[in-house]
Amino acid sequence: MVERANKPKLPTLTSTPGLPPQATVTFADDNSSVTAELPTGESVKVLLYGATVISWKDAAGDEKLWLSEAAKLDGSKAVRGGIPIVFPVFGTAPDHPQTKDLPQHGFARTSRWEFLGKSTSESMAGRAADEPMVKLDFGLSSAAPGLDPKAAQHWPFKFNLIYSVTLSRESLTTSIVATNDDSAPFDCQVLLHTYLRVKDITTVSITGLQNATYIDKAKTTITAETDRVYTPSPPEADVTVLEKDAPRFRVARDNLAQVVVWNPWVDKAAGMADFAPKDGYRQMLCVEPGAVAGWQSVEAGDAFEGAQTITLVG
Ligand SMILES: O=P(O)(O)OC[C@H]1O[C@H](O)[C@H](O)[C@@H](O)[C@@H]1O
Repeated sequence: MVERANKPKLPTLTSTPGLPPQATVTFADDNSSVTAELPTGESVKVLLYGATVISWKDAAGDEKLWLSEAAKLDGSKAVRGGIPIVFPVFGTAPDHPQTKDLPQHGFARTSRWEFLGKSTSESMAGRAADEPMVKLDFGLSSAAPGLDPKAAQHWPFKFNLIYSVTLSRESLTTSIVATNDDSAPFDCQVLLHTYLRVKDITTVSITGLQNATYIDKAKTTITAETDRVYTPSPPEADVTVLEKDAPRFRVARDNLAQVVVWNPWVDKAAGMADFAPKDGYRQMLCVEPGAVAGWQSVEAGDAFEGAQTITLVG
């Protein structure tokens, strides 16, 4: 059951005697972000601007996502790092009448989302209280006050988005449901633009893309600017990111048929004002599950759903 937040600031939750302590959910003083922490120490922080996950830490406090030191977190620009949400267009689509005037990657990442509430292990069916987890739900609709004005201007459909961020001890799941509340169908693309933090990109390889349409090698290594849209086969094949041949992240996808692998490398990083430090490309790799080859046509009253689960391995 989702507990509704009716106050801007939630109190720290206390444990029930005899039960393990619950996750805590706290708001930043300025209500710009919400942080959830498991009793075992893992945490996730989500900026309401873009519903962008900007931090995911394990129990030891080690950060798993890359966030630029120059990222704008004040709502003036899409966040450079974390997990921005790409919707309803990936990149720009000058030849696609419905989305041709939208900014790069759409408007979900540049709108202020509403925090809808949280669920914890105790309230989730089938979850034992000794497997701590917490789910945060966020919403954005065509009627939302926080909607980027460019959305209403250039994409005049009635829609509703629900984005859920679920933290458990070993994994982070982010899932999106895009509902068409209009009387006409709309086309969309969806992508979860995940910036994974790595120690040294020169030791990173990726498996799970061997049979993808783009490339056919045992492993993919990153040695230059990389920006590829893969369509792995079978469609639900997991993608694993390794460091020094040791698996670090396993990325599972649900209904997101593509995986974009992106690293800007030296020159492109140098050209991005919000990318810092300039050699930060060595500590990041974007592995972005998405539905971005062609378009998802969503009928009136219907919805598109997609999700990723990133599991820490090794
Ligand atoms: O600079 P942004 O609009 O955040 O886009 C960052 C990157 O996103 C994706 O990974 C695309 O494949 C890249 O072509 C793009 O450069």
